Amino acid sequence: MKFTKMHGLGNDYVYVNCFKETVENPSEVAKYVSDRHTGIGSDGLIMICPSSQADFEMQMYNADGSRGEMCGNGIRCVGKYVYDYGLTDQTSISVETLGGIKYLDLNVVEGKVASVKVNMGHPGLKACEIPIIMDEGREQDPVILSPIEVRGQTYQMTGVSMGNPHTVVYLENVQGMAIEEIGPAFEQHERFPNRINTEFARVLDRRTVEMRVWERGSGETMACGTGACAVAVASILNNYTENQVTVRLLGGDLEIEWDREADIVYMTGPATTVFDGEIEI
Ligand SMILES: N[C@H](CCC[C@H](N)C(=O)O)C(=O)O
Repeated sequence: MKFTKMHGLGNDYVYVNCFKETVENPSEVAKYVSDRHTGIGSDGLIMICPSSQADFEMQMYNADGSRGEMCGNGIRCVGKYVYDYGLTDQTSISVETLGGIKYLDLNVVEGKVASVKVNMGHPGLKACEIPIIMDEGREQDPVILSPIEVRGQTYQMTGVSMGNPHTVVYLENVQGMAIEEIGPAFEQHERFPNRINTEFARVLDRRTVEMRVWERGSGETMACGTGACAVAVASILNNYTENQVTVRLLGGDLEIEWDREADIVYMTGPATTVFDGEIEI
């Protein structure tokens, strides 16, 4: 199977051009290629496929083989791949995902895509949209600074769906936290029927938030595009920041804007190609 290794701010995936390649069991392939010792090494597998509803389709699988509805860093790399590898000559493209059709504007520098602006669509704020289990009768309510007990400690969480499920928790000490203990406890918590991506955030000023993320199905990653959108939406909802936010991740910064009038979130950031390869599957 031919593949291309790419990343968005260090959130790395194995990309397969399914106009040319066929992946029989993507969940198993994702687990195999993701292993950083016995495989290629990645946070998961992303397949670039034909679509009847958009220019392309993105199918995304986490390192544990589970399917993600959407991937922000991944979709920017999809935009870069299809332009740089000649599948399109357009710089405005649409990509079908399980989280809906996303619209991308490609920023081309010296003939190659350097960065991408993505219309990430509407954030989902109702408990039932994320989903997060709440008390009877509160399924339609937003989840804003709502208490949850994890490993004997109570946290205030703000839930956001970006097509995939997120919950944002604000902490004083993000860099020093024991994410490998707290992250899985959130991911597997009974109040998240589809599991959850958890962002641990600290507001630096009214335009800047730092975060770390424990991703559903991949663990801590260097960056999470949908997670950065969730952090920006949560920070704006809680009036911690303005509507344009620089989200500072381990791998670098993403620029997020929530157009409240249109209720659309925009994410702008880089996409990087590392190498092309071939692997026996
Ligand atoms: N782990 C996520 C999918 C990848 C999201 C992340 N890598 C991004 O850039 O948005 C999930 O299961 O919902």
